[in-house]
Amino acid sequence: MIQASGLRKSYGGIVALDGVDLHVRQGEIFGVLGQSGAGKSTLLRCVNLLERPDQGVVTVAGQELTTLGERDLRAARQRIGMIHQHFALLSSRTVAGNVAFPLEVMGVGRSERAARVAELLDLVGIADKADARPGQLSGGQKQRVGIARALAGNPAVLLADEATSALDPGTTTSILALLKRLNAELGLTILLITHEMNVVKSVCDSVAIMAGGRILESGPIRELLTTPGSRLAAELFPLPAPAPGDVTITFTGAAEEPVISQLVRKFDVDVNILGGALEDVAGDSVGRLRVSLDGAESAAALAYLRERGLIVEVAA
Ligand SMILES: Nc1ncnc2c1ncn2[C@@H]1O[C@H](COP(=O)(O)OP(=O)(O)OP(=O)(O)O)[C@@H](O)[C@H]1O
Repeated sequence: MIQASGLRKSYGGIVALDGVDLHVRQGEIFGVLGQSGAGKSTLLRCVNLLERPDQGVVTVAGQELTTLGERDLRAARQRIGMIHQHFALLSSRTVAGNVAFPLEVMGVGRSERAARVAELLDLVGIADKADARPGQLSGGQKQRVGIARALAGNPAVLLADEATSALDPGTTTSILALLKRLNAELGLTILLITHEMNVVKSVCDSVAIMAGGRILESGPIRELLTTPGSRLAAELFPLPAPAPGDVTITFTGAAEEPVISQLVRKFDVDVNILGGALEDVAGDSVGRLRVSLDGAESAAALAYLRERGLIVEVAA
């Protein structure tokens, strides 16, 4: 649904994007995770060409945007919704007026506009605030208005620029739940940028980890978590640096088998648990355990764990 390749963008001497490839599949929620200055906002702005990349190609919903002139680009952008960290609402307009704005620009007639606005406000759960002004709303309500406005043109794609960074944890949870619902109900593809692992953990299907204008690792979260050496796994489960020979075991899904006690019973090994954590990631339970094994049958014990589908990494 979104395909970007070879994106480069510099501001004077500052390289914001240093050869970025991105592939967001239809119907997924894709998170770009990175610290401040990583290049996330620049990447997002290059996806809808608010910013023109110095080099590279961007294709959204089958249309190559990088070849379009300004007029065609404006039309193409109507199919790409965007929401912002600080909401970017028009303070002089009511909630309904804010959501109506893009429809006015598109030339939608008055009665059709009113019906569509009502439908959108209902969809995001603020139908009762239609006549309020942005200044009378909480942060979460403002973001709901931003989402309704972004959906006005029936976009195939929603870009979310740190959409929950200005919100408290409870409100963040409810806005993320709304995005997840819109993704499921409308089949909306969502590309979000965030510096919060929590956002990625709770709603994303896929992720790209970004630093210094480059993507360090990307792919479906489930795949990354079960890939040895994954940065995502290391960031999600910050365990101390392993000593040589320490074993890190990653498992997804509920731990149905008591593998560690089986291990000790079946093999001549001692298991010392050094650390571990269990997290809910993208609706799945994922765990990481750091152990040291000691005993004559350590190698056979590790093979046994691998046979049971666990990801086993032994520190060099
Ligand atoms: N319009 C601009 N003019 C000059 N430099 C810019 C501009 N936009 C971004 N940069 C620089 O490009 C680099 C990447 O910035 P970008 O905003 O994309 O990062 P980010 O990961 O989104 O960080 P943040 O979360 O702080 O916005 C930074 O060094 C930034 O200072």
